[in-house]
Amino acid sequence: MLKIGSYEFSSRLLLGTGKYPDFDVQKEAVDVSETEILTFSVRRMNIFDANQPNFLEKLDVGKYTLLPNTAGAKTAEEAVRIAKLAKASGLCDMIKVEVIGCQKTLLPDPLETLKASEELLKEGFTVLPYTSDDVLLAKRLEELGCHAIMPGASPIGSGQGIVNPLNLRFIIEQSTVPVIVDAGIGVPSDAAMAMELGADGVLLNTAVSGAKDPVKMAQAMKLAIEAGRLGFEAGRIPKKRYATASSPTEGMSVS
Ligand SMILES: CC(=O)[C@@H](O)[C@H](O)COP(=O)(O)O
Repeated sequence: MLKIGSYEFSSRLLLGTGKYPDFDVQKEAVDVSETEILTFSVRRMNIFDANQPNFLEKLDVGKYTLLPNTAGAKTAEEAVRIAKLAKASGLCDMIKVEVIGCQKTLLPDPLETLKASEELLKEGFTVLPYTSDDVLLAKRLEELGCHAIMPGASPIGSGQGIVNPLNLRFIIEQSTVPVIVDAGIGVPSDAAMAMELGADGVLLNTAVSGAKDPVKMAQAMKLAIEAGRLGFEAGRIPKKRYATASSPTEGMSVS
């Protein structure tokens, strides 16, 4: 079970809803992924005009927990405003805090992320900040009371996978709230690796929506996350410098 604040989930895959070739593919990919949490950018939501297209229109949104995100915000103030708008629209009280500090790398602004998270916690939101893999920043966010920490594997949409597994391991080790690896996942083995490191979940979008076959990739990601989690729970063997035989001969009368 993945527990985030007062929410509980069986699936450990959090899926983005943007950039699919069309809404039918989006629906099929979401279905086969068996995700229970869908994230989307509030600024892309058509909250005010019912005649405008709705990019979640094919999805049975009632089946999912919605995780609106504050994409587009460059300051804490903007992120807080977007989050309040999402809440006022009856979306969900969970919010992914995303405050981008650099348009080229799309890396999060640490100070504004901290500020926005603090403010939204005071307002009673369930707060999931997207952060860099900075270990001490992750600690500060946890100390503030954030309900999960979401360090990036690598820049959003880059598909580079986990560039700093050591930092992720440190964040996971120190954290008493769920750690969800968010952004930069390229292939299923990246997602499996995040889970093998001990992450509680993975949030991804581009690797699925941009795949040649998004539906197959969604299924592959689901299986990879499940396999990675099982592997983590099973406990890996220690790494050794030299070989040890798989069929030991000690105590046997063979030479
Ligand atoms: C959808 C969303 O929230 C993205 O901003 C997220 O960080 C996923 O990144 P990838 O597209 O790299 O998986």
